[in-house]
Amino acid sequence: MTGRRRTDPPALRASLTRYRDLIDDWPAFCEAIARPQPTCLWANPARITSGALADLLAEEGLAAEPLAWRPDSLRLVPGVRSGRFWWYCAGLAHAQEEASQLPVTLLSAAPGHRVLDLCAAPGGKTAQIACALGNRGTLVANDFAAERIKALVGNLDRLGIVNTTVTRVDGSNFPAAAGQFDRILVDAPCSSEGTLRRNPDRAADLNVALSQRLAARQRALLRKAVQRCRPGGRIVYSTCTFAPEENELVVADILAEQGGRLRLCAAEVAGLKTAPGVTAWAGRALDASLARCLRLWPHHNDTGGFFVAVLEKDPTLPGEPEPTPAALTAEAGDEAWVEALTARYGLPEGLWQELRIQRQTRRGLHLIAADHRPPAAPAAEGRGLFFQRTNIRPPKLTTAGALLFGAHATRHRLELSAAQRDAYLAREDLVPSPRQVAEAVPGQVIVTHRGFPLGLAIWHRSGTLASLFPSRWSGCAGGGRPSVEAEAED
Ligand SMILES: C[S@@+](CC[C@H](N)C(=O)[O-])C[C@H]1O[C@@H](n2cnc3c(N)ncnc32)[C@H](O)[C@@H]1O
Repeated sequence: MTGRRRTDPPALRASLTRYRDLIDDWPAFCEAIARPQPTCLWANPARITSGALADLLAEEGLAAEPLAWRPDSLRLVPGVRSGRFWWYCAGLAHAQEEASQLPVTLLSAAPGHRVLDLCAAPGGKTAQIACALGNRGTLVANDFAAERIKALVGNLDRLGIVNTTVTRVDGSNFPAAAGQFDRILVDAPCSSEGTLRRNPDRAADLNVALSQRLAARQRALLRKAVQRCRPGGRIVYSTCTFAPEENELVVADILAEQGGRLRLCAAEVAGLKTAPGVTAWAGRALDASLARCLRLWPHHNDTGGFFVAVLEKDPTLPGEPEPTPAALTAEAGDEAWVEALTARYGLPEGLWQELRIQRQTRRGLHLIAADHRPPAAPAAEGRGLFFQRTNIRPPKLTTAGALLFGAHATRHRLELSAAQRDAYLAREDLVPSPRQVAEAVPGQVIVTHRGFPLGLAIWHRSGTLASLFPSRWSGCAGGGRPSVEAEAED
């Protein structure tokens, strides 16, 4: 259980009573929002299957059930702090609330699509989209909050995402120079009522005026998404709130503005109990088609609350010309780094085939999917994955680079015991076994646990093995020791 104070159930109910007539079973709803929510994870398809992940979790005493509607995702008991487990640090999984996994499912992004995630941080849905694209092609992840972008980049690095360019602009002004996209996700900033099971103290901040203020920003973001969507393309608008002011009313306003150029599609997910969008609210009657929106009430599937609208742009409209692509130039000599890495770690040559390297900062090199074609504007905060520090002596793979390549390494690779793994993630010196000492070669080494890379360590000539696990590695700073005591992560 969490140590956090929980708003008492009557106060929680009171903050939501205005929705009473929208909900089929008010007592069941009230009971659901007052209890902690199951933890949910998805397996990183580039690294492990959900079945193998479930087996790994079971060995650590964590029972995990696949979701009926999304078998690559697993449901665990409430309160699992996934970020403190080694398999999370190794990028085998990402913790994402079950309801939060819906928008990307309905976006139907597929390899070949050019995709924009307009409000992307901290990146759970960006990573889901990147995986749906097979970690290839072009995904632009935008957000305007610098701190949240750091968390986004941390998540993408941990999961090994190389097909994403990150931008930081006001999404409601996302520039036309970026061109049009086949899929756009608008996971809008909202009053977050659907997360009350995880953040019950938010109840005190909720009111209609807040929803109305947010609705203006939400309309502006969705309006811009419509402009940036290719004819025939799809936009998913989602929020984690119940307020119709932020949901159906926003969608209805944008549909009315577009006058037939935009179509609301039925949002359906097999295996999940959902409710239709509302068609009347606060004295305003909406078009009956608004029922095609999807509402997820917490008591129906024991999740948080969510709203999703799926919109398609008229395919007969004229499209815009292709945007000017960003110039992704590699610096002369950078190939030598790749050769050196390949030689040191005994990596297969073919590993680099669908990737290209690029120097974006003086610190080192990024890896990008070879077919990634980001636009020149808006300016990128970063593209792909920062894999090699070159401005230090000796140069070194980053942790993200070690996670990406480590499984293919045939040299300078060291398997750690469970105790060594925990020390490594806690950034303590490791106690090597006599066999490890006998085989040690001084210098950097990729460390693994059960064959899964964790990062880099260094063998000193004295025979000691030091952890190079970074202190600010997103979500993993707590070390590798299991903990089931607090709320799940986003
Ligand atoms: C619901 S959160 C997005 C969560 C994210 N999609 C995920 O799955 O991790 C909304 C995000 O919108 C961002 N945001 C708010 N207003 C924005 C704007 N005008 N332009 C771009 N991003 C904005 C916030 O910083 C926040 O990160």
